[in-house]
Amino acid sequence: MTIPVAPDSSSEPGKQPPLTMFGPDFPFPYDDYVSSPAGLGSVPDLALGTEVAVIGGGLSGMIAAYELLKIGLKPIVYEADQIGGRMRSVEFDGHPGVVAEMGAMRFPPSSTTLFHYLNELGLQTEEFPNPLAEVTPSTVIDLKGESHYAHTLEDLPPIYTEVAQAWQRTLEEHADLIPLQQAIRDRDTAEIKRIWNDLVVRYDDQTFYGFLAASKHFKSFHMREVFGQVGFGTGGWDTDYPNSILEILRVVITAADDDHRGIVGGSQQLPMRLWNRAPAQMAHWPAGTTVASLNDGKTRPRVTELRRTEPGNITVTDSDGFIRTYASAVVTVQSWMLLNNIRCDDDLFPIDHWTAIERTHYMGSTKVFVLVDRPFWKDKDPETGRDSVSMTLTDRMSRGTYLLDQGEGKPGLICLSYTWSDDSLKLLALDATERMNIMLRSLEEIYPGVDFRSHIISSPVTLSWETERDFMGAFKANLPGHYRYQERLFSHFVQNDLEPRHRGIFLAGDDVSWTAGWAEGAIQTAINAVWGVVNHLGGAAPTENPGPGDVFEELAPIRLGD
Ligand SMILES: Cc1cc2nc3c(=O)[nH]c(=O)nc-3n(C[C@H](O)[C@H](O)[C@H](O)COP(=O)(O)OP(=O)(O)OC[C@H]3O[C@@H](n4cnc5c(N)ncnc54)[C@H](O)[C@@H]3O)c2cc1C
Repeated sequence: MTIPVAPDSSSEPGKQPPLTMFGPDFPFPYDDYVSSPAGLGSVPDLALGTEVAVIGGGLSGMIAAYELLKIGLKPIVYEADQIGGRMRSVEFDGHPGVVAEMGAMRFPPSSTTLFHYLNELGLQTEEFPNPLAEVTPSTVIDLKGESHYAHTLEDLPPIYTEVAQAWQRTLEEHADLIPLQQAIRDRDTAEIKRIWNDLVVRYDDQTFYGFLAASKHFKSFHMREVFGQVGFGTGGWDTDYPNSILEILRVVITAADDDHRGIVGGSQQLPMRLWNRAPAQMAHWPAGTTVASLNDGKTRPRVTELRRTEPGNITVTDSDGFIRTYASAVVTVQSWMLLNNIRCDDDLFPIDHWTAIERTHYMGSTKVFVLVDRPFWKDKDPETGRDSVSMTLTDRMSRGTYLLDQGEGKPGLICLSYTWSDDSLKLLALDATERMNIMLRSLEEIYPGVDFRSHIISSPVTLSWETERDFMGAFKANLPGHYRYQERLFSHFVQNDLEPRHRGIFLAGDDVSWTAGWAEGAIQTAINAVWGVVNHLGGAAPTENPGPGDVFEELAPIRLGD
């Protein structure tokens, strides 16, 4: 449900600078940095062409590889599964062009660094049919056996508006929402840090649920239940209730849950294009060079071992038994991979970083898709004149059902169910058909006259990220008390204070990001890693375009004491 969050709702459109994912923990302008004609940096001539291991070919790895290529380095990409990682778009057999987004599927325009790359690589976006979004023909909220049909929030019973207002007031009164968003719009880093650092100190120990329950606006248990169901943007936020409230505040204040857009043709195209596309300008390499061409057209397989070797190198072994040694490496795999799938030297990271890696906490997530003969959901019920099926949020097993119109004369795509955490766990032991049947049962209860099964033309497609060997979770979600771990992992790219034996390896990706579960954060950490590699190899960012490490002291995330 797209509930307006002030000051968007109160400001005159066009008068205010936009809300972007600028900070708040580290308010560095990644969007400006990557779009500057001065480039991200350069390395000494002697270092040009140096091989850098990029471990993981998801979005973060591909951004890092693409930018290292531009700088004149040679990224060698290792990927255990497929390029794209959690930007995975799955085609249906016999229906080319229709893709089910198993991972990332909707992107807020406030992800301005992501949108820079989408533009650079020529990808189009379109409005995503979220609950109550303008592009969504209709929405049904089904709670405790009662269904409500709506186009806007006002069509729903008053309790939903009351919940929306309670959330707004809670944010304003307990999280300084309005001044903080204004400071983000204005890119007033001192003001952002003043407000946000205080929130970090106040709320690092607090869960999302605890934050709500402590607000007088949510004193009613029923209000908390309804809010958990419909959320503040995309629904189903009660599965986030045990997580740190800081995780939620970051999303809300940067409009990460607003005005989502999908990538036309599928999200996976972005990492694929980063792999295949020759940058217009690059140092050292001849025109037409791509990350793919530097890797002879294919990624190296799964990394099985990472070791330190003299003098200060990182030696990588892969599942083909191939051993290669690099002066620097960027590691974008999910943190748990470093504990189980990849044998690692203790010396790769300081002990406190290992603790942070061990403490990483993931949300699980399952999606179930089916292809139907046509977008029959737009058929009107002859009695009520309503759409026969709507985008649906429910407390039944399916939780969130999305209707993805592929256009007239084409099959329709239904994401029968998108679930997180416990709701995903409930499905883990079940196969695709069983999952589909459970979701259809939910929907048949909500829409008794609709024969869903008669429209299905393809076997269901499903994925649970927590059972995937190369992921073991959908995305990180910090628990209360995890801020210190997060601060350590994010800041790791600035290595001046590390012992030499710990330098040269850079963590990046969703796990290291402040906004896990959002592609923007995975990209921002890749940019940090690129800065780290360049610096490690004796290079620097241009003086007119300082990088994240150059301004680190000034903008660094607050460090909490014992
Ligand atoms: C269900 C789901 C929904 C999401 N929805 C959204 C959304 O709507 N909007 C949004 O902005 N973001 C969303 N995200 C988050 C977004 O997908 C991620 O932030 C982003 O894709 C992470 O990229 P990454 O490169 O950091 O990690 P990954 O994509 O996980 O890449 C890491 C890569 O490392 C590989 N790997 C693992 N082990 C090894 C090994 N031993 N050797 C070599 N390679 C290895 C993996 O195969 C993987 O390809 C979603 C994520 C999920 C799971």
